[in-house]
Formats: sequence, C-alpha cells, structure tokens
Amino acid sequence: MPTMLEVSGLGHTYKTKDGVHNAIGDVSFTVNAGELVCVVGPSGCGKSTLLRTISGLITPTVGEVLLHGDPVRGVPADLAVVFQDYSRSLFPWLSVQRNVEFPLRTRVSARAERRERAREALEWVGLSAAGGKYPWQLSGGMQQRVAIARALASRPSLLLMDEPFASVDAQTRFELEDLLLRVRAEHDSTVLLVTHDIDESVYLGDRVLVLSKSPGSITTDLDVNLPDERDQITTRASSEFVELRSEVARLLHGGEPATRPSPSVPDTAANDRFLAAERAETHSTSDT
Ligand SMILES: Nc1ncnc2c1ncn2[C@@H]1O[C@H](COP(=O)(O)OP(=O)(O)OP(=O)(O)O)[C@@H](O)[C@H]1O
Repeated sequence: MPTMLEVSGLGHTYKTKDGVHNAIGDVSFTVNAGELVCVVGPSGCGKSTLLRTISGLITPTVGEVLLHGDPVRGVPADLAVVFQDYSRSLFPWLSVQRNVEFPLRTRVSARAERRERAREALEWVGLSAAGGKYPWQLSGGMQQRVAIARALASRPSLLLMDEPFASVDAQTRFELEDLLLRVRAEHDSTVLLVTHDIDESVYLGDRVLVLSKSPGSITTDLDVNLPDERDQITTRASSEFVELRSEVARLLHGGEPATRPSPSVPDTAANDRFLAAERAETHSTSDT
C-alpha cells in the first residue's frame, strides 16, 4: 500500500504568557493508504496538538507533514476532521442534508451532485431519513453520525478524528465504533484517530501509536493482529484483545509512578477558527 501520510521529526512548542510550553517532542511515523491508525497517550501529552499540526490548523515548530507526498501548508482540500464536540461542529441553522452538503461547495460545482453525494454519505451512516431534520432535533450519537457523513462526503484522502466518540454514552460509543469500522471497510478510508481509551484504540486500530507523557513522542508502534471482522462482544473477550490492551496499558503506565496527570488546557481556539471560517461562509452565501 502506498504511503498516505508521512510525519517526520515533528515538534511543537506553544508560546504562553509565562514563556514556552513544549507540547510535542520529536514524532515520526507513516500511515499507509487504507490503514486505520490510533494514537493513545496520557492526558496532556500532545495528542490534539499532533492532529492539529497534521491537519494544517497549526504550523509545527519543527518537522514536516506530507500528505500523499505533498507538504501540508494550511488545511488540505482532501483532508477532513471530525472533532469530539459535535454540537459545535454542525450548523444549527442548516438542515442535516445541508450540513453534509456544505463543505462540498468548494469542491463540487454542480449543486445536484452535491445533493447526491450528501444523500449517499447520510445513507452510509444510516441516516437517510434524517436529511430534512435540524441537528438539534437529533440525539448526540446521531449528530456525530452527521459529522462523520459530512467528513466522508468530500471523499477525503485522510480522515482525522480527535476523540470522536468521547462525548456520547457507552452504548452509542460502541455503535459508532462499529459504524466507523464498517464505513472504513466499505470505502477503503485512511483514518488517523486520537483517543485516550486504550480498549477503543485496540478495537479500532490496525496499529496503535503509543505516545509518552508530555512532551509526547512515540514510544511504540504496535501492530494489532486481530481479525478484520471485529465484534464488540467476541473481539473484546478474545485472549488476543486482552493481551494487546494489557500491552498498551503497560506501555502507557509501565514503570511510571502513579501520579495524577497535570490538567491540560484544551485548545479549542484552533477548532473554533476552523468552524468560524465555515460559519462565516454559510452566512455570506445565498443558496444555502
Ligand atoms: N494553545 C495552547 N497554548 C499553550 N499551551 C497549550 C495550547 N494548547 C495545548 N496546550 C498545552 O499543550 C499540552 C498538550 O495539549 P494537547 O491538548 O495537545 O494534549 P492532549 O494529549 O490532546 O490532552 P488531553 O488528552 O487532555 O485531551 C498540554 O499541556 C496543554 O495544556
């Protein structure tokens, strides 16, 4: 499989009012086309910063990100991001169908085709009947499915997901994990997903990248040798799964004294800038 994403010597230091904060140490890895790679790490180790640098939302202090060989400078057109907070990702004044259509405006000139692509993406996530509703009329899990459909509708080369299932209840989380596995198998998607949930990383991933504590660097790149067909009951009960999740837990915590992680400052500013730009555009266009 060709390399889709190549991250080399990536590091990021934030400027703060007290000086500087080194959020990512020295991170290098690749993701091949069609792979689903999970990133796990302790709280505050720089997982979200890593995703933001890969998506072009922030420029890394050092290192390089290549998407199918091209350097990432700004958000690439063929990259989509799903954030944890679906309530801020969707536009409440647009119907579900229009929300999914919206990012296609700059890529697909014919409106009929935009409609068709959005209809198709809603079908992929099992929401064919919800196109005419508004986001606030849907449950949290359904809203996150809309956000996933919106990301998939543009047929991105790379789908980045930042704790995408962290804001829904446990049962919905399992359903959304299975939905992601199904959709990615059906459409050969390439996915990089950040999670703090060890079990989720093993259940979803073809590989798990384990980050050290802050400033994060990759300590292990673990192959997940589970069958492609996964099931919430039997896969999680299998001895291979239990061994892998213990291994990831050991890598994350092994040898470390049991200390409380320092509280992380969630950087919602970059997400907000991304979303604000899209919001501004919805208001400045006439046919939405
Ligand atoms: N805009 C910012 N300015 C200064 N420091 C920041 C900024 N954004 C994040 N940080 C700090 O950088 C470090 C890494 O943050 P990041 O959100 O990337 O970690 P994370 O691993 O995703 O955390 P969590 O698991 O808690 O979501 C943290 O110590 C955080 O406080």
